Formats: sequence, structure tokens, C-alpha cells
Amino acid sequence: MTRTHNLGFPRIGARRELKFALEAYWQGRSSAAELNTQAALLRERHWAAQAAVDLVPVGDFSLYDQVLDMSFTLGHLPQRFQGFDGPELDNYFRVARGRSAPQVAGHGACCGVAAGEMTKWFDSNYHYIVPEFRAGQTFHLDASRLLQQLAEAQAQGRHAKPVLIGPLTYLALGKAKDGSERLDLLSPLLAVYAELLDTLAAHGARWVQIDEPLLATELDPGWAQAYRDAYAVLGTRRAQLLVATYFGPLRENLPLLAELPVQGVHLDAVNARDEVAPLLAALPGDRVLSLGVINGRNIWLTDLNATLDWLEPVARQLGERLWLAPSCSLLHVPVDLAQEQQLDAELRSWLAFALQKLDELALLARALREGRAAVQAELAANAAALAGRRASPRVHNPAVAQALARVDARLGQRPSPHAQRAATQAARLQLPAFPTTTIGSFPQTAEIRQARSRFKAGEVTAAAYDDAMRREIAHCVKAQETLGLDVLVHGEAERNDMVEYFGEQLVGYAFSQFGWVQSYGSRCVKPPLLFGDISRPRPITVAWSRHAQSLTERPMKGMLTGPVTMLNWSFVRDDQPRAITCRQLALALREEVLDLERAGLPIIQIDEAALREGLPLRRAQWGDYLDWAVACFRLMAGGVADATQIHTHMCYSEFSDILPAIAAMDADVITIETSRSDMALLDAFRSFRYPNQIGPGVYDIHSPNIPSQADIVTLMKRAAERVPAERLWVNPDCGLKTRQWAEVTPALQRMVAAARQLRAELG
Ligand SMILES: CN1c2c(nc(N)[nH]c2=O)NC[C@@H]1CNc1ccc(C(=O)N[C@@H](CCC(=O)N[C@@H](CCC(=O)N[C@@H](CCC(=O)O)C(=O)O)C(=O)O)C(=O)O)cc1
Ligand SMILES: N[C@@H](CCS)C(=O)O
Ligand SMILES: [Zn+2]
Repeated sequence: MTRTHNLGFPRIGARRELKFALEAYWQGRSSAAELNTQAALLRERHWAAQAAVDLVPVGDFSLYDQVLDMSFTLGHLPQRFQGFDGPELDNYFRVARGRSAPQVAGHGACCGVAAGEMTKWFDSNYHYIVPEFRAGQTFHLDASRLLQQLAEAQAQGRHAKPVLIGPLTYLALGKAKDGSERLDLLSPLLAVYAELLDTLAAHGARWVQIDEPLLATELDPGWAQAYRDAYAVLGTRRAQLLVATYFGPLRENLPLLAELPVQGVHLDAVNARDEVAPLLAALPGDRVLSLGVINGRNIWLTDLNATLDWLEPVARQLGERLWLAPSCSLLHVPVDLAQEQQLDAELRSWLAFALQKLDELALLARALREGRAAVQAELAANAAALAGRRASPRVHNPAVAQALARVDARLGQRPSPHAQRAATQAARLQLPAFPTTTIGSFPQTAEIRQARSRFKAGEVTAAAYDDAMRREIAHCVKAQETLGLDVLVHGEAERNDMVEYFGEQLVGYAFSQFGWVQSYGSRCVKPPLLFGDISRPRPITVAWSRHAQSLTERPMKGMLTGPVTMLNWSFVRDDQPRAITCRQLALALREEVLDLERAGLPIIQIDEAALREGLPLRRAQWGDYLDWAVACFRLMAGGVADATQIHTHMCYSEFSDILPAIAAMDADVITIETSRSDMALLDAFRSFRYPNQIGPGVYDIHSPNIPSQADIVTLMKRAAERVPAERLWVNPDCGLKTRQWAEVTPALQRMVAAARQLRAELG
């Protein structure tokens, strides 16, 4: 009989209970005991919500990040966090968030602890804390977190399946900062994994899920062999192993997965439907094959009838060896659609969040066990909803298709090359050397969020909300003038989020009230739902930016989110290629760029923070993606005159391998994260001879640490060794929305002072 299981459940809580509990603890408003009680309550609630699946995941819950949890389980912390004599929970959050040294006058934050580096989990908008490796290091087992959660689940009568990140994926996700070979650490690492598996088995875990999404990427031969070596060791332990792959097809790694001496494997059958048959053929006859048949990365209803069409013969062939699951952990989708009572009923009928996805799973399993007739009504309702979506006039707008058909490459071409534009812009902007600016957002204070909440709840009028936001913008502009910044921003007070805000104003998008998805730690996003053809009914940002520019003589930067980021951070339609959806977004947002230019904004920033994370997992597909992604950026930006300066911004420093594409975007200025990598990224910009201007982020805004002037100067001097000084800007590495004014003001004071020092010393 087909078994069902789940790979992971969203841990933030349907009402973001974990977020609020964490923030209360960090702010000293609650105790560790209260935080742990709330966490246990959420785990209990989540296992109860998964009661219908045969095996529930354990250890997928995390107080901050599952990779960081794994590092603690493996006794593997960077040296700077070792020897801390406070509670382990506090050390855990020190790795996650860093810690400033006490700010003594005249001293910088030299003795604070820098947070662990954070980067994207494969091609998702989830961020993990990067493990840091060094040659010859050791590991030791701390199974306490897993054992506690296993005991909790068992006490609640659940059939529990611990979830671990597999050893090869763990090694690949980390960085060897000393340049050593990570695979040299495999042997000591495996010893701890083996001990962990035995420990879990001894505590009653019959199955252990080992996540190896690395198998959905191209592997160097050494890594492929390491898989064989690793599972030759782990496959002999007492626990039965299910090796889970997801986020993409296995391709050349399919035989490798099939030959691993484990008891079961999981395939993402949403992204690799055509690999079900070959994997089945390659798999030894005693293995479990788990198929991920419900999309764990998107929110559309599954086509249950179509799924059963191909699944029924597989079930007949496999019998008990077939398990069903979502394609990946449900971490990437919101918890419960039933909360979305403001979403119109038709649209709601097209959607499934985590709980509804588990219902779909149960339905499929029942149809396989008892025949389709047993769930006839549900299957008919599913078919009707899908037919409604396919035929809906809300999805298809012929005017958008016609406009898209008229697009040609000339629309993406600025009138002159960058060198010529730069001269025109310099004459217009009159900026000093090492101009200072910020990335756009300023603190989203509790007052701002509350004002918006009250407006959305109908407790204040649109006019009053508008006034409150205009006052915030005025405050932000004044503060930047006082700080002495050269290029100002309006501060994005009016935006709930840089993607959701634009989604709310474009036709073709809907948005949820509670559709939160964890982005990192306690921070969440509510990806808007892109369901139909995109158009812009009216200007979106122009009034705010015009207001901001009217308050200052200094140049104001208009602030927009680019099409690729809108695409990658939304839940997007699955009924047409992403490239077409992206082009629709670009065309609509191009009008916004032109309106901002007409309103007199001399600089317009188009954020493409998600361009890199959208890269396909396999390099072979990068070229195609980058071609259309760059073309979409250029389509949005390309209509302005030479005198209008286009900036773009990207977070996360791993761009060395896509520099030609970044150059092809032809933004006049790019601001990027480099501070955590000590400007190493700029080596790549130098070797590539990147021709345009660059603002390498001079401090890490994700940490509360306040940078010192000296550190900023040192970083910028390093930058100036790599990029001609006249092409350098000085800015933080991302927006300041998550910080408080008490952190932002001293940090920017030091940044401006550093720029002045640089002008005096190098200018
Ligand atoms: C740059 N980043 C972004 C990513 N993805 C995005 N979609 N957006 C991004 O900016 N990915 C990569 C990075 C990730 N970084 C971040 C940084 C910060 C956040 C964040 O701060 N998220 C907020 C939620 C933001 C939001 O939408 N707020 C709404 C709702 C406010 C709210 O919760 N209101 C409460 C009441 C508040 C009160 O009374 O004080 C309520 O309604 O209950 C808004 O401003 O209107 C977060 O808090 O997690 C995310 C990713
Ligand atoms: N303009 C945005 C970009 C974040 S990636 C901000 O400043 O928050
Ligand atoms: Zn950013």
C-alpha cells in the first residue's frame, strides 16, 4: 500500500508565531524558556496538522536555520564562536546574527563577532548560514536537538522520520576559507553521521531522511565518487535511509542515486517527471521509491487527475515500495489557504498552501489505494477549478500579448555607450569622488508598520496614511542631508516589501494576507501571486519620488524593483514560460521608469537582487536564462536619455561567474554586496575589466554590528586597488529596512566620514 510522508513543514507558524517569539527573546522581552515553549508548541501543532501523513518529519523545525542546526549537531562551529561560556542558545544566535562589540568612543566594532555568512538555499529565496571549513578540523556529535524533537513527536504518537542534511550537500554548501579541499573532511564527517544514525535508530527512528539536493546539480567526478564512498559507509548503519533529492532533475546523476546502497530514494517528480521511469528501471528491486508529486515550491492546485494518470501504473508496479510526498520541504510555501478570506473565491479555488498540499497528497494516496471512485467528488472539484483557471479572462489579456509582440531589441538600447553617458551624467549630477548613497530602504519602524496595518484594517483613511508616509519620507530625506550623503533616496517607507508592493499595484497579481514564507531567521516575505497577464494601470512610485525630490536640492534616486526579481520572488503562473512572464513585467515597469524620468528624477535604481538566485541549478542552462533575464532588465531600463543615470543593485557576492551578463545589463552603476568577502569579488571585476561604475557594499547590513570608519576606509582602499577610484561609489551592501535608526545613523556617519577621508587621501 502506498505510504505518504512529508519532507518538511513551514516552521514560522500560520501567524508567524515563531518570528514574534524569536524577536521577543532577542529584544529581552522574553526568556529562553518561553522561546522554547513556543517552539515546542509549534512543533506539536505542526505534527498534528500532518497527522494524515504516514511519516512526519522531525528536525525540520529550526529556531533560525536548518543548516546552522546541522552545524551544531556536527559540533562544527567557526573558531571565533568556540569557547563561548554563555548558554548554547545564545551562542547559536551569535553565529546566526553576529554581535557588536560595545561601542566605545573612538573605537570601532573590532572585537564584535561577525555573523556567519548567509547565502541562498539553492535557487530559492531562503537563506542559510554557510558552514565554514578549514583543513584538519574535527567534528563531534551533539544529537540533543534531534533526540529531543524525536522524543516529542513519539510522545505525541507520531511515526517520526528524522531529517538530516546529507554529508555531501553539507560539505558543498559550506566554504573552506583557507582554500583547503572540503572533500578531505569527508571521512571525519562520516564518522559523526554514522554515530548519529545509530543514535537515532537506538531511539526508535526506523527511517531517516537524508537530504542531498546537491544531486540535482552538476557534480565534479570527485564528488560523484564521494557519494559512493559516503553511502557505502552510511548505508550499513542501523537506520533505514531515504536519500532525498529535489529542486530539479537528476540527469547524469540518476545512475549514481540508483546505485547508492540505501533503502530508499526520493525524486522530485514535479521537476523530473520524465525521470520516474528510468529511475524505476535502474533501482534495485528492494528499494523504496518516494515520488514528490505535489509542488513544494509553488502555490497552484495540483492537477490530480493528470497526476493519477501517470501514477497509477507506477503504483501498480511498485506496490508497497511506492511512497508519495511533496516535491521538497513545504518550507517554501505559506501554511494555510483557509486564512485567506479576503482573496476572491475564484482565485482561491486555484490555490493550495502547505496544509492544502497535504490534503492533495492524502487524496492521491486514497485514490491509489481505493480507486478514483472513492474520491470522485474531490477529483471533479479539482478538475473544475483547473478548467476555470485555464479559461479565465482574468488570466489572459490580448492587449498585453499584442504589446509584447511589438517589443524588439532596440527598446533595450540606451542612446550612447556608458563612457559617453557617464560624462553627461557627471556634468548633470556634480558629485564628488567616492559619492555616497544607500540602497533604498531606511528603517521600517514599528510606527510605519503599524500605520500601514491600521490603514489596511480600515482604521485610518488613505489620506491620513498618505500624510503619515509623506512625513516619514521628509524625515528620511532630512536625516540623509544631515548625514551628508550625496545621492538620496526616499527610504521606501510606503512599501511593505520591495516585490509585494509592486505586485499589489500591477494588474495580473493578487496578494495574500497571511501567506508568509521564511526568508531568513525571523524575517519573512509574502510573495505576491502572479496569476495573469501583467499591466500597469497607473504610475506606482512617481508621487512618492517626486515628493522626496521636492524636499532637497541633492539628487534623488527613484527606486524600482526589476522584472527578474519580481519574477523570482513571486509565486508565478505555471501556464506559460517564465521568460514570457518576465518580459510582461519588464514592459509594464518600463513605463514606470519613463514616468520617473519625466518627473525629473536624475537617477533611477532598478533592483535585481534576485537575478543570481534565479540561475538554473545546472550551468548548462545558465546561458538561456541570462539571455532573457538581461534582455528584460534592458527592456525596462533602456528607454531613458543619456543624462538619466540607471543604477542596479544585487545582494550576495557570488557574481564572478556571471560578470559578462552583469556587464551586458549596462547599468551605469551597480551596487553589490562585497563586505563579507573583503572585496574579493572585485578581483573578478578587475580581471573582467568591468567598464561601468561600482558601489561595493562597505558594511554588512544583516548584522546589528556597526562598522568603524577605519574598516570602511580599509575596504574601500582594497576596492581602489582593483577598480579605478573614479568609478567607485560608497554604500552599504543592501537596504536598511531591517535596522533601527540607532544603528543606521552611526553607521552612515562613519561611512560618510570614510568617504571624506578617502577623498582627502586618494581623491
Ligand atoms: C532583500 N531581501 C528580500 C527578499 N525577498 C523579498 N521579497 N524582499 C526582500 O526585501 N529576499 C532577500 C532579502 C531578504 N531580506 C529580507 C529583509 C527583511 C524582511 C522583512 O523585514 N520582512 C518583514 C515583513 C515585511 C512586510 O511585508 N511587512 C508588512 C506587514 C507588517 C506587519 O507584519 N504588520 C503586523 C503589525 C506590525 C505592528 O503592529 O508592528 C501585522 O500586520 O500583523 C508591512 O510592512 O506592511 C518581517 O517582519 O519579517 C524580509 C526579507
Ligand atoms: N531597494 C531595496 C533593495 C533590497 S535588495 C532596499 O533597499 O531594501
Ligand atoms: Zn539587497
